[in-house]
Amino acid sequence: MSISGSPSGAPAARPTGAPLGVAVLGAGAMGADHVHRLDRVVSGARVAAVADPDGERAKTLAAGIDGCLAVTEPLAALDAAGVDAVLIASPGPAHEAALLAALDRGLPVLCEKPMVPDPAGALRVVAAEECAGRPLVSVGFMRRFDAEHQRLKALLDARELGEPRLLHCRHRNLASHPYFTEEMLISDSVAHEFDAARWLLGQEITAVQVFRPTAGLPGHDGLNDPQLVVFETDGGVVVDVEILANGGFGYQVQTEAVCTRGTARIGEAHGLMTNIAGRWGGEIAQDYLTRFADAYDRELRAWVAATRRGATTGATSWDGYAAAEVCAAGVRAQRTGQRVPITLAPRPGRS
Ligand SMILES: NC(=O)c1ccc[n+]([C@@H]2O[C@H](COP(=O)([O-])OP(=O)(O)OC[C@H]3O[C@@H](n4cnc5c(N)ncnc54)[C@H](O)[C@@H]3O)[C@@H](O)[C@H]2O)c1
Ligand SMILES: O[C@H]1[C@H](O)[C@@H](O)[C@H](O)[C@@H](O)[C@H]1O
Repeated sequence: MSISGSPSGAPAARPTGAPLGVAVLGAGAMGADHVHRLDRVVSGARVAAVADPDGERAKTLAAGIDGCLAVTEPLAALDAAGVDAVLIASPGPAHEAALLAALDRGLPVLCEKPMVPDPAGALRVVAAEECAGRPLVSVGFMRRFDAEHQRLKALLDARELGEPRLLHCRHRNLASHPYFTEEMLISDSVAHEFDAARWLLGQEITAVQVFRPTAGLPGHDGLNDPQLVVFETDGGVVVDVEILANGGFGYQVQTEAVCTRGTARIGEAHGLMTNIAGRWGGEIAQDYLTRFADAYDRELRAWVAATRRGATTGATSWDGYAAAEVCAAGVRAQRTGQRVPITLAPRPGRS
């Protein structure tokens, strides 16, 4: 249903040089952040439509953006006049339907993580993109656009530290949403480390284990927070991830690579450092929107530029599938306490 803005019409080809018209699905925390970025930070794009079942949210977000349509039905946004591309920022379980609808229309998509939470659904998206005949899906694993992560990857790729053997990762959030479940520690949070490790190392993940302390944090019954996730790669690297969803002090994402000739660490400090009265101290970002603000800027700039030239950027639909497969194994490992081996499906187009 259209609740404001211009009526929908048949999609028309974008005139050369015209800004890319983007439909944003989901007007929550990430959707709002991406809309502001597309509207005010990134050039070459305009927000043409915003869709959210919560019509007030869609309307509030679309208000003040010239010609931006607000709708409650995602498909109405895809079919709105002036829409050339789609940004999906709805909850993970809604992603598959939105991706398939966008691919059916030949529309390029930037989809927030997780691309599709269940591996079978993720493979359906990979297949639909294959049928579309060209790459159309970019997945919002924004760490790939973070300057520190990019420097670490360049160092590892150049083998300046020798061969990688271990990655130690810490992923700490201030507090989890009330709807956050124990599974989400893996599928929503450690999903980032699964993607980042595959990308940093250029290796596939072959097995995963999850360890829990005997008691979780006080006040978070049923969540068993923090946990330690350990996984292995086909290049023989072992990765450990501390996931702490309710740390209570801030947002920290840290990685240390241990290689045969040295080590490298990222994610230490992101705010003001002070020296006073015989002590030093620093700030800790409180959330991902602050910690990764530059990464989101670079991600959206790269996506708009790539889309305008008919390409994709960052994580592909295959990367989205691989993360989903590893997450599913991680959740099984969490439930059973067992080491769960992982085998990816055959990759389309590769023998
Ligand atoms: N890359 C990151 O760092 C990062 C950070 C946070 C969230 N995320 C991801 O972004 C997505 C959104 O998360 P969020 O924190 O903004 O959630 P949110 O709960 O704040 O917002 C989700 C919004 O989507 C709307 N919605 C529900 N079903 C919909 C549908 N079918 N179509 C369109 N809109 C729908 C809801 O009404 C809500 O307004 C999730 O996939 C999440 O994992 C990514
Ligand atoms: O959805 C969020 C988001 O992906 C953040 O980047 C991550 O740190 C959180 O753990 C997760 O819950």
